[in-house]
Amino acid sequence: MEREVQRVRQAFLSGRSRPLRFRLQQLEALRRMVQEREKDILAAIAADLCKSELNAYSQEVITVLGEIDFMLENLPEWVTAKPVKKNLLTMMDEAYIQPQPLGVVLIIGAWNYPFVLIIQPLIGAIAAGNAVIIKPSELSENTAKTVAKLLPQYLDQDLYVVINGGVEETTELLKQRFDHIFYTGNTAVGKIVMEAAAKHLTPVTLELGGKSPCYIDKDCDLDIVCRRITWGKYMNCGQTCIAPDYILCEASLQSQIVWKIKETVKEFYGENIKESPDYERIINLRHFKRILSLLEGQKIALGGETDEATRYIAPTVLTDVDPKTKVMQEEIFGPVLPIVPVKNVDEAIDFINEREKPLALYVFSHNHKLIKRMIDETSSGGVTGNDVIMHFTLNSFPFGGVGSSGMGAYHGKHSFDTFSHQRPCLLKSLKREGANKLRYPPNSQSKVDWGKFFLLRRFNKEKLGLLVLTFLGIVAAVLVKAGYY
Ligand SMILES: NC(=O)c1ccc[n+]([C@@H]2O[C@H](COP(=O)([O-])OP(=O)(O)OC[C@H]3O[C@@H](n4cnc5c(N)ncnc54)[C@H](O)[C@@H]3O)[C@@H](O)[C@H]2O)c1
Ligand SMILES: CC(C)=CCC/C(C)=C/CC/C(C)=C/C=O
Repeated sequence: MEREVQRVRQAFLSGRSRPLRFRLQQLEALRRMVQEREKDILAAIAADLCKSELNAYSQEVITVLGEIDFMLENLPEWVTAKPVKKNLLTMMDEAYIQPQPLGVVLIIGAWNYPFVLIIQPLIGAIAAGNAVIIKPSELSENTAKTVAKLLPQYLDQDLYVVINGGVEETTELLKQRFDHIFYTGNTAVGKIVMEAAAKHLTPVTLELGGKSPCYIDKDCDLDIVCRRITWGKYMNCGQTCIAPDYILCEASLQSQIVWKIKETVKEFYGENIKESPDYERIINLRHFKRILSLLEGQKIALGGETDEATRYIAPTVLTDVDPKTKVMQEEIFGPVLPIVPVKNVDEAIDFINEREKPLALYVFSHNHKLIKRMIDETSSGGVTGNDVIMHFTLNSFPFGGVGSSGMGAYHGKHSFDTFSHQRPCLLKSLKREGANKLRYPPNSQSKVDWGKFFLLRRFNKEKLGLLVLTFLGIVAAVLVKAGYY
C-alpha cells in the first residue's frame, strides 16, 4: 500500500498533472471511457443494485457526463490567477490568487450510487490538477472491478489509481499520508476517516448521511406532493443519502397521504412491484435485516411485504410513528417512510432542531413565506422546497452536509475549489524602499500614524480619490526617505 501511494506521489511530483492542457485531455479521456464503455458500466451497476440500465444511466451516467462537460467548459477560466484588491501599501505590487493542486487525493466511495460517487469527485480532483487514489466500496463489487479495469485504459496509470478492498485495505490505506481525503459513507466511519486524517493533518471532505425530514403543510396540492415524495423516497429502493427519511405533517393529513402514495406506487411500479424494472433491491442481507427490524411494533399503513431471498422490501409507509422508536433513531436508508404527526409548522421546526443536522430538508406548501421560514429557522446540508432530491442536480450548488451530515462540499466549481489550494501571491519590487521604511524599526508615533492611514482608513473607490491617496503615499514615502520621520 505504502509503495502504491509513493508511486502516485512520484507521479504527482513529476508535475505532469498540472498543465491545463493535460487536465483537459484526461477529462476528455474520462468522457470517452464513459461513452465507449457505457454498456460495461451500466451492467456493473445493474448487477450491484438490481437496477435497470435505463435508471443507472439517468441516475449516474448523465450526472457524470454533465459534470465533465461543465469542467471542460469552465476550467480554463478557473485555473487562471485572479487579481485581488490592494491596499495603499501594496498599490504598486502584483497581488493575485493562484489556485494550485493539493497533491495526492484519496477518494473513498459508497455502494449506493457506486459509479457517480467516485467518478464525480475524481472529475473535480483531476480538474484541480491532483493525483488520485480511488477506493470504491467493496459492497458494490461489480462496479468496483469495472472501474479498476477501465480507468487505466483511458487515464494516466500512475496519476490515477484504483485500489479495491474492504475494511482491512481501507484501514491500511488510511495510515498513509494524503493531501486531501474525500470520503462518502456513513457517519460512524466518517469519524474513523477523520481520526486517521488528523494524524497527518490531512484536510477531509466528509459526505455523510442523516435523517432528512420532509414537512408537508396542509396548504398544498397533495397529489403532486405525494408523487414527488414517492419518486424520491423509493428511487434506488430508498438507498439514497438525500431521500426524504420521514414525513412531518398534521395528523389529519396522514390517511390522504397514505392513499395518494399508494396510488402513485401503483402508477410507477404497476400492480406487481417485484416485476417492475424500476424498483431495486436492498444491497445485502445485513441491510435487509436492519431495515426489517425498524418495522417492529409500527403501524404499517402501506407495503410491509418482504422477500429475504431477493432482498425485496415493498414501498412501505408507517403512520402515527412515535419519535422515540427505533425507526426514528437512525437513518432508514431503505423503502420505509414513517409519518410523524405534528401540530403545526412551529412543532415541525422544533422537531428538526432538536435532532442532528440533516443532509437535506424538504418542505411542501403553497405558502412561500412558510417555506422561507422553515429555511431560516433550521439547518441542513441542502434544501428543496416543493420537491425532493432536485437540489442535487444543480452543479452551481455546493453539495454536502453540515454538522453530523458532513463537512465540505463538491460539484462543479465547488469540486474544483475543494481540491485546490487558493494560494495568495504578492509580488513586490525591490525598489520603492522609502515607503517600506515606515514598517522598519525604530518605530515612532508618526510611523504608527502613517501605518493607520495606509492600512485602516476606508476610502470610497472613486478613481480621483485613489489618485489623491496615491499622491499622499508618494509624499509620505519621500518624507520618510528624506529622514523627516
Ligand atoms: N452525502 C453523500 O453524498 C452520501 C452519498 C452516499 C451515501 N451516503 C451515506 O452513506 C451511508 C451509506 O453508505 P455506507 O457507509 O453503508 O457505505 P459503505 O459500506 O460502502 O462504506 C463507505 C466506504 O467506507 C469504507 N469503510 C467501511 N468501513 C470502514 C472502516 N471501518 N474503516 C475504513 N473504511 C471503511 C468502505 O470500504 C467504503 O469504501 C448512508 O449513511 C448514506 O446517507 C452519503
Ligand atoms: C434527478 C435524477 C434523475 C437523478 C438524481 C440521481 C441521484 C439522486 C443521485 C444521488 C447521488 C447521491 C449524492 C446519492 C447519495 O446517496
